[in-house]
Amino acid sequence: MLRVDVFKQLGEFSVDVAFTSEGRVTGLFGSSGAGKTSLVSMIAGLVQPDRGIIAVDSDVLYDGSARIHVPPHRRRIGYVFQDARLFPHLSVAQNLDYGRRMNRLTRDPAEETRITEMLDIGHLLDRRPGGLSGGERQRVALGRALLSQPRLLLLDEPMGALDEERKAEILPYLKRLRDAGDVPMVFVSHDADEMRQLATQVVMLKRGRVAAFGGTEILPRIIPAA
Ligand SMILES: Nc1ncnc2c1ncn2[C@@H]1O[C@H](COP(=O)(O)OP(=O)(O)OP(=O)(O)O)[C@@H](O)[C@H]1O
Repeated sequence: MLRVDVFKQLGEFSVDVAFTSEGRVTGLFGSSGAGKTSLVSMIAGLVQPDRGIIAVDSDVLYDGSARIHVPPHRRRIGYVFQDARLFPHLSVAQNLDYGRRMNRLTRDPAEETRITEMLDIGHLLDRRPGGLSGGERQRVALGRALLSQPRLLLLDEPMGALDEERKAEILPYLKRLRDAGDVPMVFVSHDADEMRQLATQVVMLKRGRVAAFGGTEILPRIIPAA
């Protein structure tokens, strides 16, 4: 369960958003400037709301009135950005291990194997990020986030920088991850088709407000020209 009820003034723009999602993949959908990244930054703890509550299951990450603001590195939240942000000087295997080391978790070879198999990146372990395709890089970024054992995974336009062919290298894996159901995800996109394929609950944002909340049926449909 993800509960978000926050207000934040950002210059002339404000985010005033409340929803509770039980979905495996909560989609944040809206056009450019709707406030998606601002909201994700608050869930991650990178931006502090002016007031409100953010909770994952029974764990409160932010509560303005109780003065609770868990710092980002203590939230156990995995974050995958539009660009994979892998360390170029480290191998794929070292990149994958980074989240675990940062969180001082003990190695779990069975889990490493499960995740590299799920994401189909086992054959890339000795390579450097520079030699990978965009879709492969995003799979490694996903693996790195998952191996830090997050309780929530934030995916901010993970396919935003990829062309159609490269998107096909990541979308099936995101679906696989959703269907495995190990970790709830927040998926940000301005693409209704992507959202329809992945989200189980949709928060439609407009100008920093919730314009609609529900299943994927609330997403706009592109009606083909006759
Ligand atoms: N620190 C800030 N100060 C002032 N305005 C801000 C700040 N952060 C964000 N904004 C404004 O808030 C609005 C929402 O931005 P945000 O990046 O959250 O939207 P978005 O839906 O993620 O858009 P995009 O899809 O283009 O990334 C924008 O108009 C942006 O300029």
